[in-house]
Amino acid sequence: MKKVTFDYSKAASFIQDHEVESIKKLALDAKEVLVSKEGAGNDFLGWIDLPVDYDKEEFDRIKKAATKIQSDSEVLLVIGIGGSYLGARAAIEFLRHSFYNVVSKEIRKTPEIYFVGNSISSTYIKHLMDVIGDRDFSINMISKSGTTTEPAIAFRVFKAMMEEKYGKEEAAKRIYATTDKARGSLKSLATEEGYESFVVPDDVGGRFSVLTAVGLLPIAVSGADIDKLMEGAQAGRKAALEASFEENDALKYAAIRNILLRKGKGIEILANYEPSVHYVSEWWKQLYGESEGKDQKGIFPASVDLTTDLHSMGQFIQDGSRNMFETVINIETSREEIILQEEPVDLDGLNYLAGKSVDFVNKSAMNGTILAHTDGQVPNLMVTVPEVNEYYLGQLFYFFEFACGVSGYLLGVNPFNQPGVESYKKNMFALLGKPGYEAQREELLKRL
Ligand SMILES: O=P(O)(O)OC[C@H]1O[C@H](O)[C@H](O)[C@@H](O)[C@@H]1O
Repeated sequence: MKKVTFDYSKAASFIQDHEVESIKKLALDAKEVLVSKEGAGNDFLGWIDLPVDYDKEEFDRIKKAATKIQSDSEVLLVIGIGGSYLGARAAIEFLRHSFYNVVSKEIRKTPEIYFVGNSISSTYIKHLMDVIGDRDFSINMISKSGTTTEPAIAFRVFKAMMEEKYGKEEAAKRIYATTDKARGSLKSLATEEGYESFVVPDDVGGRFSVLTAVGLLPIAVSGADIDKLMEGAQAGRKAALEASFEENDALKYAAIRNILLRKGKGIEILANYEPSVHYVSEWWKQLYGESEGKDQKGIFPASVDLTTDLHSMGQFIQDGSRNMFETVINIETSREEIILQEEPVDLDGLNYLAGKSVDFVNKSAMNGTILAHTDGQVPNLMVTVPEVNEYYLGQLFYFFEFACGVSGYLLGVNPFNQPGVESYKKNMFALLGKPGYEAQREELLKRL
């Protein structure tokens, strides 16, 4: 069986062996702190063993709920933000059809899935209502804290729409709540209204929760195989926990990115060459951004979709400020293949590619870009995913999570908190006139 791998050979000219040797000890120490659960944020390490130690009874309930939603709904609304949104979207877009929601039902076979509650746009909400129309739908409301404003607003609106359509009792059978097992207003509401509930474990933070019900229910509804996803994560866990440094791709990724940071490369661009990877990058940005960006430190996680952005951001990456490195997600085997045909008259000048696959062209663009960016002093790292399937995605999720924990400790931060995200919330509540924020409100209004 192949595996997700990490390779930094193309960045060799930027990284010397003795640098790897000296950070190796630090990386192994950081790993030890992580797995022995002795570091900062150690009450949020449930994700480490999640692939082997998850609630099997709940896992079965997730599958049953997914089957019910598939049978009684044309549309599933997934309401959530941040860690309660990005993992499910990343998985569904990675694994399923590129035009999942619009391809014919015969091909898709499962409900359309829309994500909402990840912004505060009334236009988006209203337009989504138009999309649902009078069709049957279900809601998966996801919030670990149960108090986040964006999803709570969307839920209020779509719950009302659902209750009007089905009546309160039937609506309650179409609403699935994924939240803390005991705390928060979503939990109280779920108990009060009798919604089927799924748990975000206490010791798993939002951005590490894709392999809990947070990700698993929407992913299962989309028709993807969540058993295979967990199997892949198990393999990723085994590799991360057991392999020596030299064989340990997650450890090496954590180590190399910290070498580059210490050389002034403060921005990491995650680059993909497949549109289906776009939301994996979005998920990765939250994972690394919230884990590492604190105490005035960290690597700023950015992403590009290529070759698309070579025609917009390509100039900057090639030639702008030299403060970045790039990590390419290479999908080794394309899911589909198109062979270019010869044309009798070579008007577009592409006959030299006749008989070649579109993926061959894509990979040539990728390899050419890696060399060009390297020549432009942007170190290029690569994470290779052998194929697009649940198994390798499970590995990829675990690879990035584990590397993130190690990398955060290498950096000297608590990778498992996110104190900075409260600042905007406090200001927003004050400006909204939420009770308890009166003093701040006066101060802020003066400044606007
Ligand atoms: O799941 P929730 O409690 O609604 O949180 C959703 C998201 O919003 C918060 O503000 C945090 O920054 C994220 O880490 C979290 O994933």
